[in-house]
Amino acid sequence: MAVTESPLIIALDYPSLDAALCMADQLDPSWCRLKVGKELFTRSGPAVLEALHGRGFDVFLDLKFHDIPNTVASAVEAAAEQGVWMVNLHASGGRAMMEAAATRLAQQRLTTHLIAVTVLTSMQDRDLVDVGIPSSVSDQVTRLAQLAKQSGLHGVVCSAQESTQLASLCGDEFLKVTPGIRPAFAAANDQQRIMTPRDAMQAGSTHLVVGRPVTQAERPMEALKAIQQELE
Ligand SMILES: O=c1ccn([C@@H]2O[C@H](COP(=O)(O)O)[C@@H](O)[C@H]2O)c(=O)[nH]1
Repeated sequence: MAVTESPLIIALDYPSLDAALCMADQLDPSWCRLKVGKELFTRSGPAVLEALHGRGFDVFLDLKFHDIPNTVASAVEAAAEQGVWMVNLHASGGRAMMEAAATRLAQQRLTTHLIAVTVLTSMQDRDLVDVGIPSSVSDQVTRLAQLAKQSGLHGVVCSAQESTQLASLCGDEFLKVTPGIRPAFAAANDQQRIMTPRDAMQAGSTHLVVGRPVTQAERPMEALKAIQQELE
């Protein structure tokens, strides 16, 4: 059973286990889930997962796997065996890679949510041109989300700006996990495709990933409460 019904996922982007746990200890697992990304996991390893699970949090392991199908399937299985609530890969790794990962979880009867990153929220149309993709961000997100759904994934990481479009194409049940969430009081930082928490939920996002607006706020708990109040 889910620990929380809140759509909020707080990104613990920290350079050490101690710093991450210091923030986690200010938060409440009935209010939010937590996300562990590349920096924290590379520094702390699986110990961070154990520590956060021990504190009662659901954890999204955001390592964005992208490799040959067997390697990604094995990595996803390893994550799921450690009890994470959600794990992800890059949809641009293709159909065979996504199918292999989804099939492996099903074969092992692992219930971790498997989602695919479409186009990073730090990117705009011109960034796709730079990497040789002649589509708009919107078209590319749509293409990759549909491919992820056909491949048996539970949802995608996208910008909230694409949530309405994906809800109509992939359905309300298909997870739309959206970083680039910026309350009115917060700076955009390196995010390009942003939306406020309330607008993101109204657009059809199922989960909101929030990092710096909470973790770098002078009073993180107050920032989190302000976002929750906006959602209510
Ligand atoms: O497209 C993506 C995919 C992942 N992220 C991650 O989400 C958080 C956002 O943090 P903020 O501080 O709120 O910007 C961060 O961990 C990213 O790695 C993303 O932003 N966009």
